[in-house]
This record gives sequence, structure tokens and C-alpha cells, in this order.
Amino acid sequence: MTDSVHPHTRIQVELGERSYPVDIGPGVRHSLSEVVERLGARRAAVVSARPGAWVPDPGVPSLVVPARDGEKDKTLGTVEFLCREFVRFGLTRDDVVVSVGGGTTTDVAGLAASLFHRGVPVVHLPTTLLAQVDASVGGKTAVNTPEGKNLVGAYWQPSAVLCDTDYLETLPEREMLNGYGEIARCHFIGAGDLRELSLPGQIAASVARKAQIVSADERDTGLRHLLNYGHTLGHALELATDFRLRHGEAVAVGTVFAGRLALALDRIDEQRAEEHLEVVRHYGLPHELPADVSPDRLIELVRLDKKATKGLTFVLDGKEGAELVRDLPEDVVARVLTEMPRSAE
Ligand SMILES: NC(=O)c1ccc[n+]([C@@H]2O[C@H](COP(=O)([O-])OP(=O)(O)OC[C@H]3O[C@@H](n4cnc5c(N)ncnc54)[C@H](O)[C@@H]3O)[C@@H](O)[C@H]2O)c1
Ligand SMILES: [Zn+2]
Repeated sequence: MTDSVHPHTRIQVELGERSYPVDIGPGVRHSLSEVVERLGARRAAVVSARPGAWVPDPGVPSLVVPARDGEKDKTLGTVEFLCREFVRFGLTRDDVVVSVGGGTTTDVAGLAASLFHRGVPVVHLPTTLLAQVDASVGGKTAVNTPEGKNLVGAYWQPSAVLCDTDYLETLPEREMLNGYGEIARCHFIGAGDLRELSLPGQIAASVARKAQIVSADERDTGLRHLLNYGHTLGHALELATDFRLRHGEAVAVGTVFAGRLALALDRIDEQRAEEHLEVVRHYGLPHELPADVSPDRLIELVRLDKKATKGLTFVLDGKEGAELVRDLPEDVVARVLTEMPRSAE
């Protein structure tokens, strides 16, 4: 609560010396110059996918490098392009990289920052709901190769994240839904019921839960699995529909499925399984399997998921909360998939 002009919420990601604040609220982008000053940076390279008017003044000499959101440009080629721009500008390790854009831009700029001079501080200004609640927080950065998504990356924690909710004013409805898919899954991984909160409140609560999980397991060797709630089937659905379903939509269907699978395995009762459907529907997200995907195909894709070490592995709700459950019986998974509600087309 340090911004004198705009009310905002601050969530601290606790990681010892690498701890950082995530500020959430309308207008928080304007505190960029304070953040840059606190970091002691003399210059800033601002990688922005948004129009110039949305890029706040960093308060120091800066270079704005135009970027494009989207998976197509989330490549090592873009990382190289950015690094070369940084060199030409004379950016040093004592300066700062700023990203302004969706999760694809925060990912690619974050990776460039991690590599340039073996690591320059980075400040993210995520402009989509998904990037505000998920991609910009937690320090995972990555780019795609033609073989697959997020195959090349690094852990590089930002020095600060400014989630300006004003950015969301221009965000298309479908992109809002995409972010709600991640907010909905937070309900089942310990964030509690966020349905009655304001949008900034929902973002703050989702970030707070992610911050707790990341603090406990920065390098994804345990608790961080929880963030994949709904994602195992979600990833399979994205692939099976050739990305016709957006990530958050696929995660929403995966969340409903996770509830039904946990019920089938007697881990939760019927009411809790029903809550999965209610939460997903509350946010206006899809809850049915698309008509044209077969359970067999989905199971095949789940097996290929990079997070699945062996057998069928899902993050499932239970009496003590969600946890990673390995080696699930294939016949049960197949039956629950077959019994899922189906969309008409
Ligand atoms: N690093 C992580 O921990 C992490 C976590 C989750 C997701 N991700 C990554 O995030 C990416 C997805 O992020 P995304 O959903 O933001 O996608 P995105 O960056 O492609 O942006 C989605 C769309 O929104 C548009 N857009 C962005 N901001 C806008 C605004 N303010 N107004 C209007 N339009 C706007 C973009 O032009 C784009 O068309 C994926 O590549 C995924 O791998 C990373
Ligand atoms: Zn996700």
C-alpha cells in the first residue's frame, strides 16, 4: 500500500534475497519509475507488445523494443533479437529489462533477461489476465521450439511484477476467460472460494496462493505440482483440439474431470465433485469434452505429458487437499472420461 495515487494490493513472493513484490490494482504501472529507482538501474530496455500509450515512463533513459504477443514469436530467435537490441543500447548488468505484454512476452523477455550478461534484473508488467495471475509470477521463463512448447527455459525470478488491472479493459472476452481458467483451478489448490471477490481481489488471491507455493518449491520438485491442477487433461485437450480450446478453457474442462476422477477414486464426496462444475460454470468456462475427441486419444496424450514420469499421473483433490497421484488405473480414467458431459458439436 505504498502508491499514494492508486489503491493497490501488494503480495510478496518470499524467496530470501530474491524476494519480490507483486502489486495489483488500477494504475500500478505508473509506479514503474519507483521500482526502477529502487533497483538502482541507470537504464531500462522495455520490451513491449502494447501500444506506446500503455508503456509507463521508467524514469531513466530507455529503449522501447517492440514485441508481438503470441506463441509464434516465443522463440530463441526472438531472444537473440532482444539480446542484440540490448547490446546496441548499451544495457549492462546493473540496468533493467522491463516486459509489457501477455504471458508469451513476459516469458520471452524473462528468458532474454536471464541470459543477457548471465542475468539482468527484469520487471514484468503483464497485460493479460492469465499473465497477471500466473505467467509473470514464479520465475519460470521459456520459449518454444518447433517440436513443442516451453522446451527451452530458465528459472529467473523478476525483481518486481506490476499487475495493472487497467490493461484488462481492452482484453477480449475470450482472453479474460483464458485467465479465469487459472483462477478457477485456484479454488481447489488452497486459495479458497474466490467467486465473490472483485477482479483485483481474485487476481491478488490467485497470486498469493501461487506465491506461497513457489516460496515452498521454487524449482518444481514437489508442491509446485499443485499448480497443474486440471492441467494434465487440459494439455491433452489443447493438443487434441489443435488449440481450438484456449489453455484456460482446456484447464477448466480438466478441472471438472479432476473432480469426477477424484470422486470415482473415492477421494472426495459427490458434493465436492459437484463444486468443481459449479466453480467452472460460475466463471463462464466450458465444462464439457468437445464432441470430436476420443477418450483413447486423450489417454495417449496424457501419457506423453512431460510432467508424467510414468503411468497416468494427475493432481487430485482429497481429504487433505490436492496432491499428486501417480499410477492411476487406466480403466478408471477411461471410464470417467467416457462419462464426461459432451458438447453438442
Ligand atoms: N512462466 C510461467 O510460469 C507461465 C505460466 C503460465 C503460462 N505461461 C505462458 O504464458 C503464455 C500465455 O499467455 P497469454 O495467455 O497472456 O498469451 P499471449 O501473450 O499470447 O496474449 C494473448 C492475446 O492477448 C492479446 N493482449 C495482450 N494484452 C492485451 C491487452 N491488454 N488488451 C488487448 N489484447 C491484449 C495479445 O495480443 C494476444 O493476442 C503461454 O506461452 C504460456 O506458456 C507461462
Ligand atoms: Zn495454466
